Amino acid sequence: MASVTDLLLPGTRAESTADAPRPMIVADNVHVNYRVYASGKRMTTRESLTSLRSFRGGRDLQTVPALRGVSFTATEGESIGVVGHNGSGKSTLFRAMTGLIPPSEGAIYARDRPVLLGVNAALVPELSGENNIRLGLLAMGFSPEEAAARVDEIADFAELNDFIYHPMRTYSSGMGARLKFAIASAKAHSILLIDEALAVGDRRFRAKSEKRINELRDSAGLVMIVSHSTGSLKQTCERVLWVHKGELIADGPTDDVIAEYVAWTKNPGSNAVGAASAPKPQTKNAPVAVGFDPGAIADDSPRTGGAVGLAGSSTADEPRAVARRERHRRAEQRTRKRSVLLMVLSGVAVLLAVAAGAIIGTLSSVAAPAEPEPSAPSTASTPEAVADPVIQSFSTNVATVECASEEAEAQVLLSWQIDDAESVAIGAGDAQVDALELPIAAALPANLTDRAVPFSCAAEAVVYTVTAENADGVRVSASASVARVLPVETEEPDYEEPRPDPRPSQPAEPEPVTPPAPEVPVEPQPSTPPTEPTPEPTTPPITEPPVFDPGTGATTP
Ligand SMILES: Nc1ncnc2c1ncn2[C@@H]1O[C@H](COP(=O)(O)OP(=O)(O)OP(=O)(O)O)[C@@H](O)[C@H]1O
Repeated sequence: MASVTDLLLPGTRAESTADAPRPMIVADNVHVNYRVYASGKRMTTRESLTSLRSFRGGRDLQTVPALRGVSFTATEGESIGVVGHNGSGKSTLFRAMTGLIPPSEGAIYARDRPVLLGVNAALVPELSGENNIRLGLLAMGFSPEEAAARVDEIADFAELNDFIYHPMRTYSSGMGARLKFAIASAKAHSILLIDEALAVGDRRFRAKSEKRINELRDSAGLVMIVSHSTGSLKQTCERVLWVHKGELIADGPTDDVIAEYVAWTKNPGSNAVGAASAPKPQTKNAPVAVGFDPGAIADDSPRTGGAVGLAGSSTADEPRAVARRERHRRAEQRTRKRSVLLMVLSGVAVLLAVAAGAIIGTLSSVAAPAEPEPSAPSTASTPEAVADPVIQSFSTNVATVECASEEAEAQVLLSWQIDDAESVAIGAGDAQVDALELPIAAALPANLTDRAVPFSCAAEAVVYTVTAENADGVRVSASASVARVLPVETEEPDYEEPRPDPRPSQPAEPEPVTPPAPEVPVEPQPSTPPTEPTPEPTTPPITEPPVFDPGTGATTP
């Protein structure tokens, strides 16, 4: 038992050198049996006592021989019609050729995978029409990108409008058939099997699908059509197979076989259902026995006559068949050339991409030194993080300095507490913010906490700045200001004879003593504006009152 799926024609490997028609599909004594549980047939009393069927409620497994030893060879360029009454086995033959049903006996050989329009579409009712299109195209060998690119076109052909987004189980049978046809006819096939059941939908859609079928047929290597319309078969086929009760009883030129078939249908017999029980029709076009030997084709031996036995080969040389054969071969050559070109282009593109990548990599490694990987730090070579320096306090011992004159020089004691510093510097200026830039005392030891610095009385105020720096070069600064106090210059007042004051003399109020300004620790501000020195309050001279001596009567000033 063999099926078409694993028995492609061996001749596909060897190119035919001659113009002789190549076999596209060979059916060699094909038998197909369906096994069904049947019930309802009345049993006799004896049967009901003895048969196992009675234990299964009257159901019995029965074998239906749908095909019985069908043999034929179809060649490149042919268009073959298949006729027969209802239930004769036409659809079963097509299903067997596509591999949907394995033959119980015999074998089917095919040069390419036969495609049955409309029936073999593996669609899922729960999916939307759109997703079924993708699925169907993928099953037919399209790449995901190709399938995505064709979805809209196929949906348009099916004319399902917004229903294309609905689950397929909600479609009417006509809508489903349209979708199946639109999917299956989206690709040109080498061996195309068309069931007349495809002629679905309204008149307009049927005309459209027939046009599409004609296009597909023109590009196919072999077309086989099942139809009850003898008129359309006469228009499209050069050869017709007549299947009767699972047997191939006629195989020959269209006009001859159809004439015999039509004559028989006019008087098929007395029984109903397509006269299935009528006697076997007599025909002059009995098929030639095939007796197919695959090795004969593999060895490229002559294909006409002999072991292969091309039934109906007389029709294969008709002008229409020859023209279609030529078209098919040219299409095959174009496809082959296109595949080779695609492969070459893909290879070149890959090589270019690799070369470009290598050049870019080389250039970038030359242009920029390799940076250390941030994700793989070396604990041995990376220094530990250094803490930023902190100035806890910075202050002066006085807020003001009493200067005898502007030329005088004095000293101020600066004190600080600094953590995490590697170097400390002291600077002085009107508005200094970074002592390391202009130090008066630089690179002081980190453990030093105070230092006497000069104070120039030439300035009204001096801003002292301390700056601390750590090993990473992080700097912080703080400042404190000291103001100058100069002696007050008083002018000599013109002396006037004081007049005696009749009032008793009052002792002068003692001058309040101003406590010295407390030392305020200076916040680490960038700069503090100098404060104006407060002038010392001047005390007027105290004049003694004249004293009267009563003994002498004189007054002593
Ligand atoms: N799935 C099945 N299970 C059991 N028997 C089947 C099955 N399909 C078909 N048959 C039987 O096989 C025989 C051939 O049927 P088939 O459908 O191939 O005939 P057909 O020529 O295509 O008929 P029609 O012209 O009505 O489509 C019939 O007797 C039918 O009852």
